[in-house]
This record gives sequence, structure tokens and C-alpha cells, in this order.
Amino acid sequence: MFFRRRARMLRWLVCGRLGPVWMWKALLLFVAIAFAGQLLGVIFNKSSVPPAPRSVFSSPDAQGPPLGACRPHTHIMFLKTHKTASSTVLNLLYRFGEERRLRFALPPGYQLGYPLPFNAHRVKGYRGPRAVEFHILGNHMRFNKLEVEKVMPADTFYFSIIRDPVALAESSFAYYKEVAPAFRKAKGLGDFAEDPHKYYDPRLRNNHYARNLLWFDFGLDHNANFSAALAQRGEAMIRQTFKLILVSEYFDESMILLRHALCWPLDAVVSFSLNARQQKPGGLGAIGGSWVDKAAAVAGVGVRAGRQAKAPPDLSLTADQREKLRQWNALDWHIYKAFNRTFWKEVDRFGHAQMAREVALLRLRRDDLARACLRDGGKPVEAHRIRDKTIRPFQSGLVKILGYELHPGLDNATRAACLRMIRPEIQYKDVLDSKQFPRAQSVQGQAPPGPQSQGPAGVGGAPFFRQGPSRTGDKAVGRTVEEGDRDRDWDGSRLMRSNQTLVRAQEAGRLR
Ligand SMILES: Nc1ncnc2c1ncn2[C@@H]1O[C@H](COP(=O)(O)OS(=O)(=O)O)[C@@H](OP(=O)(O)O)[C@H]1O
Repeated sequence: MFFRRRARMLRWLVCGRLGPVWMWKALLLFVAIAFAGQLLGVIFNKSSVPPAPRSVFSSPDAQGPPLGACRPHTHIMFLKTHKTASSTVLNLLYRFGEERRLRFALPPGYQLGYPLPFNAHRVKGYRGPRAVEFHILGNHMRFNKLEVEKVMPADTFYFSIIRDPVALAESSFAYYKEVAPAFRKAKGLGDFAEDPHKYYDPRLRNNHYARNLLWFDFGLDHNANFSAALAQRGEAMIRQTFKLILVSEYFDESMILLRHALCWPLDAVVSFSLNARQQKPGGLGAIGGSWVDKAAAVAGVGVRAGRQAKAPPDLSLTADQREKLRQWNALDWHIYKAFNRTFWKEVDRFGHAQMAREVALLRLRRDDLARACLRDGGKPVEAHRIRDKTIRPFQSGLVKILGYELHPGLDNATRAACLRMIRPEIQYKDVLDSKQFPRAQSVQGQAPPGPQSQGPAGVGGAPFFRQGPSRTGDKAVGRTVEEGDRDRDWDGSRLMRSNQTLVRAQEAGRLR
């Protein structure tokens, strides 16, 4: 009786209160399936790459509005004129070429024999006029058409960029104040503009930075007396060779014309301004012991050991002085006006409404990329504040040249793409060089200082960005800055005497 009652109670408990058996079986099965799923999930996640987050660079916006039926140009010569936003333009050529594994015609140092006229032998790896092997030529040079044609294929697209000579003079004065004797002697740009002849001696090296610098970079005689006929001849020579002349003041419109001329996607012409000068210089206390500062010191600019820091140059100009600067740079002023007109005729042809649409898209895209890539909303920062020393921009003169910092924690692919956009010219050249000449780089890295050295790093010809603070600067040449300066140009390249002028050692035997 007692046992029967207990059994009934048990049945009631199991089947009544706790539910029927089939329910328990179903529950058990569900738990087993969930557990197996969880287990498989863990295994699956461990054994395969997690799906990559969609990079901002793979967005459909990267392409921009359609270009019609055209094939992207890959044979390009960019005449990198000085102080015209040319480093920003070169950056996009570097990026485009690197992403597509194109070959660059690179200098052994950082400039192609500048300020001497370009010579094909200045290109690293050049093997003669019939060896067609380079896609892009864009480092600083003094243009020399016949020599360039030996390096670049016949279907090369030639383009360059110009800037208002007054703005260019401000930028040049700030950057080359201690380099060009004419600027060095003047108290400020205003003083120089008042009476340039008082300061300017055409025989002195590096004075080309002080007069008709555009004209000089195009390979023309920048000291010639102005005449309308001469100016038009120079203009015609430029027109004959260069398919497009961009205007720094209209940089974004320039980028749209360039993208259509080259048949390139929108992202290829989106950039962050590089090599910008800090407009309101902070205290000079910032110039200190970093490798950038030392490199500037070795180059003979900025603060020298044991001397007082100099004040940043006075760039203020009256309206009258601005006009005087235009007259002093009359040849540049002529080509600026002429190609400015041509530029706006191109925009007319392109269509103003379409231009406005594409410029708006370009700016949106730049904002998107700045948000994705850059710290502090993309605000340029002083070199010494950039934690990653390998992306600090080269400093020249007593103004600060600004750079950028990347957002921390970017995924590898995004970081690589962002880095390309902000990597300064000198470091980027070294990256490309080491890709094109992997073996030569390791040998060059060990080489003693020699005449191959040319460029802002200059010292020893060693790649710029690889040098840590202790290896950079005066120590690398084993001489003090003052000793090292005497027979070196501002960018570290060697000079030798020829009659009364100093010329670069490497070119002396080769060029007439
Ligand atoms: N996107 C864009 N638009 C307009 N201006 C720009 C741009 N990018 C760079 N810059 C300005 O160009 C100046 C530096 O020119 P370069 O890079 O040609 O200088 S260099 O000759 O290579 O040293 C330098 O001018 P200053 O700041 O007046 O010195 C830069 O600020």
C-alpha cells in the first residue's frame, strides 16, 4: 500500500509536475544541438580568418563619378616645381605607382641632380635611351626635355603645377631663408621686395630660389631680362611639352582635371596637404634633439650648435611690396597668368556644374578618409609631436613644416593605405627605392659618405627614415656641422669649386 502510493507520487511528479518524458527528451536534444553548435562555432572562428571589416578604401565612393571609356595613364612625367604643393602631388603619384607596382625613375639621393639641368644618368638604374623601363618620373629636377625623353617612353603624359609668385616667394623665403644668400641677407621678405638687387647676386649658388623659381625649374634662364617676346617663347616651350599645368590656388579643381586627364579613380587624387608650413610659429623651444632637427642642422639650416635660435622670418608684405615681388619675378608672373587662363579654359570645357559636383565629392571623400585615418580630425601637427619618427616631415629654415599622425588601432590594410597618404616625400622615396632595388639598398645602407649622397638627408646617402636619432646628422659624416658645411650644399650634396662658383661634384665631369 505504502509502496503503491509512493510510485503514484513519483509518476505524478515526473509526468505531472515535471512534464512528460518526451518533453525531457526534446529538451535534452535541444541542449545537445546548441552545445554542438557552440563548439563548432568556436572551432570555425579559430580555424578561419574573421571577416575583414569593410575598409573605407573599398567603398564605392573611392571610384568617383564614371570617366567614360578610357584607359588609365601609367607613363607620367611630373615636373615637381618648388613650393607649389608639388609634394602633395608627388604623394599621389607615389601611391598610384606603388599600389600598381609601376617602376619609378628615382634619383640616387632625393633630387635628380638639381639645380643642374636634368641628365638621364641621374636616374638610378638607367641603362640607356632604348631601355623602356620606367613609368613615373616626378622628383625635383631642373627640366631638360631631351634628357627626360631618354628616360621616359614616347607616350608619356607631361604635367606640372604653378603658384602665384607672391605666395611662392613667401613659401620659398620661409623655407630657403638660410639657404639662398639673397634671402639670408634680407631682414624680412618685405625688405627683400623693396630692393631685391641690393641682396641678389646671380652668381651665387642657391640664389635661384630667390628669383623666377618656376621659370628656373622649367629649365629656362631665370635671370634673363623680361621682355614680352621672351616670356611668350618660354610659355610656348612649356605648352609644347606639358599637357596640363595645375594651379596650386585651385588645388581641388586641379585634381579633378588631372583625374580626367589620367583616367584615374577619385581616390587616386584625394590627398592631405603635405609639406605645409606652420603659419603662426610657436616657440622655438621645440627645435631640439630629434633626428629631424639634427638633419636640418647638418643641412646647414636652423639652429647651429652653440648658437642662439634665430627668430622665424618676417614674411609680412605691403600691397606695394607684393607688386614689387611680381615685377622682380616677372617671368614667373607671366607664366602664372598665362597658364591660369588656360586652366580656366579647361574648366569651361569640362563644365562648371560638373566641376562643382566633382570637387564637392572630392572634399567629402577627403573628409571621410581624414576621419578614418588621422588623429585629431586630421589636424596637421608639428614634426616633434609625431610619435612615429619615421613619418616626421623634413624641416628647413626656421618655420615648422607640419605632418600628420595616424589613428591608433587601425587594421593592417587600412593602416597601410592611410600611411601612404601621409608618408613624407623623402621617406616614401626610400620605401620605393628599397622595393625597386632590394639588394642595392642593403649595400647603400652600409656605404660611407660619398658623392652619391644628394638630398635633404644627404649625409652618407643612407636612407633617411631608417636613421635613428643616434645615427643621423653630424655623427654620420664624422665632422662637425660647421666643417661639414663648407663644401656641401644645403641638402647635404657635395660641392667642388669651378672657377668662382661651387658646383655639385657628381655633375662636374658630366655636364658642360
Ligand atoms: N593641397 C594643397 N593646396 C594648396 N597648397 C598646398 C597643398 N599641399 C601643400 N601645399 C603648400 O605647398 C607648399 C609646399 O610646396 P612643395 O611641396 O612644392 O614644396 S617643396 O618644393 O617640395 O619643398 C606649402 O606652402 P606654404 O605652407 O605656403 O609654405 C604647402 O602648404
